[in-house]
Amino acid sequence: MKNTPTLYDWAGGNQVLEDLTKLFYEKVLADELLLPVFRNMSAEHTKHVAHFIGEVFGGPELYTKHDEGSHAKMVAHHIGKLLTEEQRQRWIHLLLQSADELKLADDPEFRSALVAYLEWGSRIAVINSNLTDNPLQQDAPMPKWGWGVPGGPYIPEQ
Ligand code: HEM
Repeated sequence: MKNTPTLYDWAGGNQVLEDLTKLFYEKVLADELLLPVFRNMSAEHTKHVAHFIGEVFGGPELYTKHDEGSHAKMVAHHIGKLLTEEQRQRWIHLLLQSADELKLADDPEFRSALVAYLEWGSRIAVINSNLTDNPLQQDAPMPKWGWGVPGGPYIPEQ
């Protein structure tokens, strides 16, 4: 596809991602399985996660420049949290439920890329949560995610 949009642009940009994480963490704080894990999160947490995902999806460097974050700093937040597989599955479920409620792009291609990224990132979060030391160097690059096998969004035949 010529001029394939980034996942960030196809999702609708930063405001859509901030709306998504805002609704998502409202659900998280109302969830008895996830509340104990997130009850002390910072006031900026929801925006930081939106900015992180946006940057991974090819958007502006809001997490690394605006929030002074990095991949290593993000990983550090998970170290020692002892997350369970049950919590990970609930986390994904609530995020996808939020995406549906906010009517995020729901073409098979976009949702395939979104789910693939969330599966990958959340499984790494659980692995890291069982470590006592951060496995990443401070200058480790941010992950970058793309469309995968479909190669771009759904475009109906003319
Ligand atoms: C793709 C998957 C994930 C991404 C991109 C992600 C991203 C992030 C980011 C950017 C932060 C730092 C926020 C800040 O700077 O304030 C963070 C913190 C955190 N994340 Fe994740 N995360 C993921 C998966 C998970 C999962 C599956 C869980 C739990 C089930 C989890 C639990 C936490 C916790 C407990 C914190 C620290 C909250 C606090 O400040 O008290 N994360 N995450």
